[in-house]
Amino acid sequence: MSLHLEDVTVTLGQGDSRTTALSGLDVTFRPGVLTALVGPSGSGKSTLLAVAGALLRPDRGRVLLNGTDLAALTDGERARTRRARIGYMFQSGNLLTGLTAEEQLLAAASLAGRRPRSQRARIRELLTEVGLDHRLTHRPHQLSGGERQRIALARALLLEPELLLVDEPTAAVDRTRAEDLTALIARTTHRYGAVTVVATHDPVVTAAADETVDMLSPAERS
Ligand SMILES: Nc1ncnc2c1ncn2[C@@H]1O[C@H](COP(=O)(O)OP(=O)(O)OP(=O)(O)O)[C@@H](O)[C@H]1O
Repeated sequence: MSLHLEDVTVTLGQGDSRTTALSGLDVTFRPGVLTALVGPSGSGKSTLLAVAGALLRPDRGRVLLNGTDLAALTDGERARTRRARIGYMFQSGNLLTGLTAEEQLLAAASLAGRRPRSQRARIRELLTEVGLDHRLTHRPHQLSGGERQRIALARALLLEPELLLVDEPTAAVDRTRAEDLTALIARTTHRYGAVTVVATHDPVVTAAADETVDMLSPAERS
């Protein structure tokens, strides 16, 4: 498994707000490697994660996930690829309203075609690893931003994705928790050989990363 972006250009917005978020980007991410994606605000880190995660189609270029060009797939194929192969932990958490922390993971297991009952022990273990064993029955609106994000991480790790995309995992937590979460992401990456890309401004994350990719600021690009 590898992720290779080839000459990727993405423009966002319309009219006056039209912005080139990525311009002719070439980069490769390898399996079993935790890569920290760093660079100034606005340098396109979140955009790269969206393109790599088949959530956004580039204007130009190829996004090769183990040789398959995500940019060339139909919408249905992209959705299937996202469900089966890609794990996300984004700042919003993207949790389902109304479901408890434990149910969020059970639903993900079920969507991925696993028998939820067989996953229960693993789900408890993961929620404990992200420090949420005391929040199993809480629903998203009863959780802090950092807690919601950690549920999203546990949910992503449950499915052992080939590609793990993480946006600012430590932005809403204290330093000790940041170190624990980063260690968990690193352990998972190494254990399952995932391609892991973490957009971050946090030195705790860059210190634990195996590699760093530096994104250029808009001024440096032009
Ligand atoms: N919907 C949009 N319309 C127009 N421009 C956008 C849109 N979303 C993002 N941008 C612009 O695209 C560029 C890249 O944004 P992106 O969010 O990928 O940067 P980032 O490196 O993740 O920033 P940060 O570190 O602040 O999260 C920025 O200049 C941003 O202002």
